[in-house]
Amino acid sequence: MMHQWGYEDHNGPEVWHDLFPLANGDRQSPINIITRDAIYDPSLQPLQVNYDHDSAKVVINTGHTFTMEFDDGDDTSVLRGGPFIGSYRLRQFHFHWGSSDGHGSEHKVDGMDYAAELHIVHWNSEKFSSFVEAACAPDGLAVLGVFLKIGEPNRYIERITDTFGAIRSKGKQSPFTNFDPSCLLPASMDFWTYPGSLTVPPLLESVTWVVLKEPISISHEQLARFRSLLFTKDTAEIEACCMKSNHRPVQPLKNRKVRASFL
Ligand SMILES: CCCCCOc1ccc(S(N)(=O)=O)cc1
Ligand SMILES: [Zn+2]
Repeated sequence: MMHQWGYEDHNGPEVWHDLFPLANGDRQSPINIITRDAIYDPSLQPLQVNYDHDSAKVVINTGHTFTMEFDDGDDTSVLRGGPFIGSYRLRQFHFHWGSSDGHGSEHKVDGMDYAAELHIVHWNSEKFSSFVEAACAPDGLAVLGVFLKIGEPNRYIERITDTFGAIRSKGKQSPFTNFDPSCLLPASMDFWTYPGSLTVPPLLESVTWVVLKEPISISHEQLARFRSLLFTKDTAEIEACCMKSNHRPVQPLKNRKVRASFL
């Protein structure tokens, strides 16, 4: 039985079901988005993203990724529209990546991997009173997924990688203020949407996924810095290991349809 879940052979996605039976559930994420099977839905509204840079608070090395956390005490920073009824409050964003640039995204498009994937996490503040409560409900969470492809350096990601010196090892955190995550969104807000789950344990089936079609850029060097973070606390006796890869493989679509906001 695994001790603490992770991304290695002894504690990775292939054995998560030992401790987290939802791993074999009916609405697991990520998935491979087969574009010809996506159904154009004209009733989907345009996405409305209203974030306030003052909501940004702290960046944390969680030991599985690094997370930028926001003040979600009120509806200052929210996501509306798309498939959503009501407004979803911004909670945090984080990334997933691979051991090399050729793979690392969690969702795939027609079997194609991107180098990394950004997840901007929100919770339904009209129906629930906290993120944790919402995380247990089928319509509780909304995650905006953005693909990253290798190209020009991204000046906004530079602001994030500049904090890495202070959060090298698991549990470290550092102030991260004055940041509006809309700067990480591509020009087009065309998206696919489907009912899914958290892509890490506890794998709760509470996420309405909205995956943007257009990727943003990150440079090879910037992505290499992501892998320099450590999964472990920096104590001498534990051989500190680099955060090389933290993406879950795609899961069975089962009885789900993917809808597209565009023709
Ligand atoms: C009940 C506590 C859950 C804490 C973990 O929260 C998460 C975990 C994963 C994702 S992800 N990769 O699916 O965007 C979003 C939020
Ligand atoms: Zn994620």
